[in-house]
Amino acid sequence: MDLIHRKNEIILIAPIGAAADVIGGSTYHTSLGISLNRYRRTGVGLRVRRLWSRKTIMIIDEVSMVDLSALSIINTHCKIARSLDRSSLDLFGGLPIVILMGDFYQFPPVQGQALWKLPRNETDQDGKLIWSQFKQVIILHEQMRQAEDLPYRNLLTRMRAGTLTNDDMLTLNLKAISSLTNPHLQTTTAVVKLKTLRHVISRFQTERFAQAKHQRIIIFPAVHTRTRSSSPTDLTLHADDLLGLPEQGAKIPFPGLILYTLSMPTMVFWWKGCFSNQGLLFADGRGEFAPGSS
Ligand SMILES: Nc1ncnc2c1ncn2[C@@H]1O[C@H](COP(=O)(O)OP(=O)(O)OP(=O)(O)O)[C@@H](O)[C@H]1O
Repeated sequence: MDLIHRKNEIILIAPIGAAADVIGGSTYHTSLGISLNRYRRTGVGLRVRRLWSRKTIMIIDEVSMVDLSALSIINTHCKIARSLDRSSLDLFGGLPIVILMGDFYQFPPVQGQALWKLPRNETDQDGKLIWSQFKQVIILHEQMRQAEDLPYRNLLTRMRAGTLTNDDMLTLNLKAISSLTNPHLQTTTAVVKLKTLRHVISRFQTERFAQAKHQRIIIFPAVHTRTRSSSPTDLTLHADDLLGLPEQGAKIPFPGLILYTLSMPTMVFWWKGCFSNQGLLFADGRGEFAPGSS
């Protein structure tokens, strides 16, 4: 599209920020001015109308994470953004080309029904109707990412199909890590499923790093403003007590802690104008070294 000078006509969208970042696009919430509280009716602002005025191609990536209702809401907002009457039967505001990309073996929607599931309400139903209009399908069969590691590629293919063998299990178990203190793991990236484990590893690695450099660790307690807990959030802070509490993600009624030591390797996330330090060895974002003075 760049070669034919039509790059400005494409809009790249993904259901979550991390996926949008990979393709250099934005979430559908951002690009269409959709409220996170999806059922709250919001108009489409001037910024969104301007953004959409010259678009002719919409590409939505990681479509396995788009739920039925979301597809309906995207459709409605495209109509508004492109100044089409809401009752118009033209899909997505009459955009000539809409491409959905993704893999239904990967993550399902965070909430709501996946596109292939049964609708649960009227908005889902509308989403289902829209989904059924996508009739031209291209299925890619060749796995290119691990093309140079055939045994691994074959293992992943069996894993995807749910047909792992005992040998596969043995191979995977041989890769399991039993101790974080192993020196050759010091510079590796850890991918973990739960935030709680990430915090344990981050704290452990920060302490190890600080000890090796004979440095102090400075602890920043954060004010928890987004907790869903009904418990009070303005507890008096005692860093020693907080250090003894396990991290429990969004469920905690008390502030989280950020451990900092000079020059520690870290990942910095830029997110709508603010950043958060996710600690050592986190599996996403860009690698940096924490600045500051001793
Ligand atoms: N035809 C190809 N020839 C060589 N390498 C390719 C080809 N297609 C993709 N790749 C490589 O395979 C890797 C994965 O490609 P890509 O990110 O496009 O896949 P994807 O299916 O979108 O991945 P994901 O499932 O993470 O969204 C990339 O490193 C890419 O460069």
